[in-house]
Amino acid sequence: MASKNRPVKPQIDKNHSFWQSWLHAWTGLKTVVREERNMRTHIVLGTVALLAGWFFGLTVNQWLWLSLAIFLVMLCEINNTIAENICDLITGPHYHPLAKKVKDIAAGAVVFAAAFAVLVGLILFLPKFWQLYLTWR
Ligand SMILES: Nc1ncnc2c1ncn2[C@@H]1O[C@H](COP(=O)(O)OP(=O)(O)OP(=O)(O)O)[C@@H](O)[C@H]1O
Repeated sequence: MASKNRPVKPQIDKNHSFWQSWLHAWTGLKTVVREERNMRTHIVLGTVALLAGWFFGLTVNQWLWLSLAIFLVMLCEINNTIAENICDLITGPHYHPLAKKVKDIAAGAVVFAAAFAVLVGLILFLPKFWQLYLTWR
């Protein structure tokens, strides 16, 4: 019988099943949410956008654009976190111009995706809010 106190051997070989791969991927996603404040902000803003989409009754096409915008921002934030961690792994607490370059570019990708999301949000929701304003006026 396995002892509860037996130390778990850290895994460095390949995953042995689809379930194990999925579990590690899920752990990775939870790590990004736990450690990155910006990711939590994206989740809150994404949820607000989804609620607005539900309120205004978006069409299927509009839902696809909104989902694409939200997922792109989150994907870039995940990549940004990967870049930060790899840089930190290599440089430790030391300054390196290449680490700065990599981190700044990865952060730039997030800003780029966020600008796309704002554009999509404006195109989708500005006319809806305008319509709402006209009916309530
Ligand atoms: N080792 C390093 N060498 C050079 N510059 C660095 C280094 N570490 C961080 N920087 C600079 O500091 C900034 C912040 O780095 P940090 O790793 O703390 O990212 P962060 O605050 O989590 O960023 P973000 O807001 O994009 O998630 C980087 O964009 C980079 O300009």
